[in-house]
Amino acid sequence: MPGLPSDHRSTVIGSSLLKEVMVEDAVGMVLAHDLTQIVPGEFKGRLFRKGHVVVSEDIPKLKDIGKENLYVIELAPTDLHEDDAALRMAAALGGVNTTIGEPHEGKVSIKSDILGIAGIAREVVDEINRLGEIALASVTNHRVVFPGDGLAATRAIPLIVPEHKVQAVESIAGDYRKRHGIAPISVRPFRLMKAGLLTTGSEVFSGRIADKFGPAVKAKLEALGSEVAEQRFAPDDRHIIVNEIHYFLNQGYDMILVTGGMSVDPDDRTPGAIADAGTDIVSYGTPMLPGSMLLFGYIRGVPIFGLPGCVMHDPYTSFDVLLPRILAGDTVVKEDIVGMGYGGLHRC
Ligand SMILES: Nc1nc2c(c(=O)[nH]1)N[C@H]1C(S)=C(S)[C@@H](COP(=O)(O)OP(=O)(O)OC[C@H]3O[C@@H](n4cnc5c(N)ncnc54)[C@H](O)[C@@H]3O)O[C@H]1N2
Ligand code: MOO
Repeated sequence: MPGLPSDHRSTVIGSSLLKEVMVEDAVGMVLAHDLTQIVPGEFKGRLFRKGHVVVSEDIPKLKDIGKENLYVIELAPTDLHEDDAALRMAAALGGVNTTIGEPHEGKVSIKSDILGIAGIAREVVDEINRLGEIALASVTNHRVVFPGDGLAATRAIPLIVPEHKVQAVESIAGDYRKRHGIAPISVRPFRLMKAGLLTTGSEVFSGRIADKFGPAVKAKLEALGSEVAEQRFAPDDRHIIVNEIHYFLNQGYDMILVTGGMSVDPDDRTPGAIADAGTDIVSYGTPMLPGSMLLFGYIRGVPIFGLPGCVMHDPYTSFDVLLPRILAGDTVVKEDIVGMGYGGLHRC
């Protein structure tokens, strides 16, 4: 490369050339990649940006982060710089309701624009990570995300990546889009649903103890943009619970939630009452802790939950996994429930 001192060392990567230049000789040269500083507990980030022209005042700063030599790149037309590779991969993967960030140290983030449910095609993520030299890290499918939350990040591992790796990513992502009509990484918004909430328990109905379930369930719905339209109370009486469920159905609510009485005591009437009301039960019992005693089904097409005691006090239960699916408009089937067991031990 013109202007380089003659004693530099060079490495061939693919068809490109990576040349090492001593920091002292680098004044006036253009940095080939971002340079990271890490001060534990204080700072981790970019000290110098790719493209920065080195000036003499930079030399002590570069030495402080352990740089004796810098890279200068002669990029072959068949290769890509790490930032460009990461950017192209992110552009291929991100879809509706997502935003792609700026390249940063060879990494590009795909973030959510909205509150919604993440759609992450696991098979695409795995296939891409099998290619080598590039990496894609994502959150899990069906994660609830808020505006600005990260969904995935692409990264080139070496500084120079053969373009065919990125083309392979583009083709995997393109095939997925063709087959599914949606990008491999996307976010679906939640619908506003109005729920009827029936709180069972003779101790609450009689006023012996204050209701704690109502506020907890309302907060969980409201956090995702929905609401409890009406809350009613029932003692541990199967017949009364059935009537109350039918009342909610007649009100036309989008979802019915019945709390308490979900376990094995003689006074636990809720699962039987939900069945008696005419529910097609998808599952009573959910392989996740907390929330194992949850019941889920559909009654005349309306999703209905039987919520066990833990939903009242635990922030992340089987209800918190299934509720976002319902709010996103998914029909929950038995296999969805079966799949919750693997990785479903949280705390209990
Ligand atoms: N032998 C077994 N015991 C338990 C099992 C089991 O499988 N075998 N399951 C456990 C799990 S998991 C859960 S969760 C709990 C209870 O679930 P329930 O839905 O039956 O809850 P309740 O018995 O109705 O109430 C438990 C507890 O919470 C109080 N509560 C209920 N509703 C309200 C409310 N609206 N406001 C305030 N407090 C409320 C209630 O008074 C009880 O103290 O069962 C485990 N046991
Ligand atoms: O159903 Mo309990 O609901 O696992 O803590």
